[in-house]
Amino acid sequence: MARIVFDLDGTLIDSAPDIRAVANAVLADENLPPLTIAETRDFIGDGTPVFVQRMRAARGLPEADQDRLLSAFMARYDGAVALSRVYPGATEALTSLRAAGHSLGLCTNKPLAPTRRVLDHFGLATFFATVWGGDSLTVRKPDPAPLHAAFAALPDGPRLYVGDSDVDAESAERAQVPFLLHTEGYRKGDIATLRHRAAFGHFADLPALVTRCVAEDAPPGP
Ligand SMILES: O=C(O)COP(=O)(O)O
Ligand SMILES: [Mg+2]
Repeated sequence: MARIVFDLDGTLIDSAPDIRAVANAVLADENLPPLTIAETRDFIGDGTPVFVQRMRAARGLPEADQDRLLSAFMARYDGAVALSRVYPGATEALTSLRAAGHSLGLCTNKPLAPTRRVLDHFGLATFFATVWGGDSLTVRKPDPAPLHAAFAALPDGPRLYVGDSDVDAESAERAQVPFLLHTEGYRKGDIATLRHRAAFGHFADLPALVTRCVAEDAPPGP
């Protein structure tokens, strides 16, 4: 049975509308214009400090404001679930992967507190034997360390990483893990520019994809 680690934002949940609402509350306090949803999707992926950095730069605020803006963002981030949704079929796919005996983990650049909040809110927490957030270690994806930590916490078996972004593709490459790309998330480049083993647009296709990848990597039988 395989160890399958998932990314969160843009992979299991479409959270950009909530992240945008948090950003816009912070910007409104600065009397600055809101982010569009396109800007928001573009800024997600490298973790909250980098999101706030990009938001700040896009609205012309100085570097000196970074810590203050990051605190204001974090203060609002925890309960931001009302506008998010689980991607269609994702809960069913997780259920079926678990039923098939695979062990599941989560590795996101979202900070751990809002991650746990959103997993609880959508009833996803119990699927994952291990959860790593953007502030669990001193480094974040695309550093391979969080992915290594997530896989190390799961019982032995072939590894697969499921994510949506350029950052995920790079993390997988650096950790030398086959990468399955969810195409409906927040990646910046074309699908072809992201190194991936396989891609899927709907979660109904994921269980069969996992079976295929595990079989491809299995050593030849006697
Ligand atoms: O918080 C982010 O910037 C991205 O989160 P993710 O790693 O779950 O996509
Ligand atoms: Mg993501």
